[in-house]
Amino acid sequence: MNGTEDSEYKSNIKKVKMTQDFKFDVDLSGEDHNRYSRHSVKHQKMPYSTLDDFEPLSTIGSGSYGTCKKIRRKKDGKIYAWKEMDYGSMTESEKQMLVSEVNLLRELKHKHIVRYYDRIIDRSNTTIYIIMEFCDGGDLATLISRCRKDGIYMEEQFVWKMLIQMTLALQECHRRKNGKAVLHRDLKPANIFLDIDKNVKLGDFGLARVLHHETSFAKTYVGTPYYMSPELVNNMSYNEKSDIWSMGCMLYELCSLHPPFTASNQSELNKKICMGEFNRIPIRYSSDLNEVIAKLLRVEVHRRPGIEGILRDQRIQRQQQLLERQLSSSRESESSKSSDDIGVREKRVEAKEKELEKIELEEKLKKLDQLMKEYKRKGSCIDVNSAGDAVADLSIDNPHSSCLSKGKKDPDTPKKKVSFDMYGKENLRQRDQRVSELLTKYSEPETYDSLYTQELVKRHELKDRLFKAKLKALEIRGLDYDVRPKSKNLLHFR
Ligand SMILES: Nc1ncnc2c1ncn2[C@@H]1O[C@H](COP(=O)(O)OP(=O)(O)OP(=O)(O)O)[C@@H](O)[C@H]1O
Repeated sequence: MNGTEDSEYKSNIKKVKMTQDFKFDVDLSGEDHNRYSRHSVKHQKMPYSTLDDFEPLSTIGSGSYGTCKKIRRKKDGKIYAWKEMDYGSMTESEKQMLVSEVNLLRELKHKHIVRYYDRIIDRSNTTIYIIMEFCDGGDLATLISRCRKDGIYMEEQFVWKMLIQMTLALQECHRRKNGKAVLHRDLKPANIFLDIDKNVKLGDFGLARVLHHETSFAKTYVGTPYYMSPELVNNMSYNEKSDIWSMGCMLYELCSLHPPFTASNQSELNKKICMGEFNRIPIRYSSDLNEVIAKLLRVEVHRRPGIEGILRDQRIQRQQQLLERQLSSSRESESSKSSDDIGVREKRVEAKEKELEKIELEEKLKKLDQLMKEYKRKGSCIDVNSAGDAVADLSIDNPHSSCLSKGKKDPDTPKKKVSFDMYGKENLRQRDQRVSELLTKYSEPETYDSLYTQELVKRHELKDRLFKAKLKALEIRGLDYDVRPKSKNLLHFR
């Protein structure tokens, strides 16, 4: 960062502080006066987290200015990562820049940007902990070195996906709502993280530019600036298009497994960057992809597209549609998988119910068998009360079924003799007797009107016929009746 840019950057930070209308959330030099974030004040007063709220699980790795750890939030077991940074050796202005940067990072909320959640300051050991989303898919630097080692190239579709998702992440930063662009300034494969589904999570936003700026950390920075744009080499100010150049370098490296410009020393590298000459990406990749990457690596800033220019490119739009289709079909297959699971469970329950139904029916059949045997042994008349539930259950429409069960409970109810022979003299005699009794009883106009009486008689006759039909069915086979409607009835009863 040169002198002009430095003062421009500091004045930008000042503006951000003023426009966002809040004091420093964090006072690294003294007491932490404001314990509530700007959001917290507006919505609900939520105190910041404390070290006690988290449990460190493992160290992920160490960078130029701190250590990154995988942590678990105690209250709900959620997994996060935090970056521990010692601010003890920073100057006051560096600390203020760091604080502004952290506050700014909290505003960046996008599905392709590593989410920053909170910060904890431990004054006893001058350490700031920046709590962020944990990315379990690793980073692109690791992926590239693994492919190089194994001698395998990445799928073209994966490279397009990286291109589109990185562009969307940068769009969020370059087109901030308050009109102020946030530049990454340190785009490199190690800062592009992946989630479990291999989606981009742009990370290390902004912190790098604070900490690489002439601080004690800068002295320990040993990375080679393969991704530095020609304008930076020429000491011109960093702008949105410089992020685009770095993205072009990374995409080139994803295809070729090495950066577009390599050299054994800085001045040679600078020359190559400014010449802007590089070999085509391996021939296995399409000319569409080759052309798009070449466009991002145009030396002249005005010829290099910005984010909107990239998103307008027909080739990219085609790939974006393809990616969206793929994502939605994988979402659909996920949801159909889960509905399949429901279907399987439903079938299992159904099978279980059928099994129970079968057991119950077998029990009823056994009872009926016994009944038949008893009937054969005793002759044509049996004691209905001894038939029990088997007959009662099978005679849903049986006008006597309720009497049967009542009869069982009520010892005063006289036992009735019923013949299984539908046309048996006993049954016919009883039926005729009941009908004539009813006709006599209800034909009196003063008791009920005649329509009602007729209806009642009809109903009684109908029920009587139904009962006899059922008895006949039982008699013919004893076992030979349709189990299906019965099983339905039994199911309802459960
Ligand atoms: N949010 C995160 N989720 C998972 N791993 C992370 C996360 N942030 C950083 N890491 C990993 O932690 C390690 C240390 O990261 P850190 O950013 O501190 O340093 P670096 O990027 O390796 O180096 P430098 O500081 O020079 O940029 C790296 O392996 C990195 O991939």
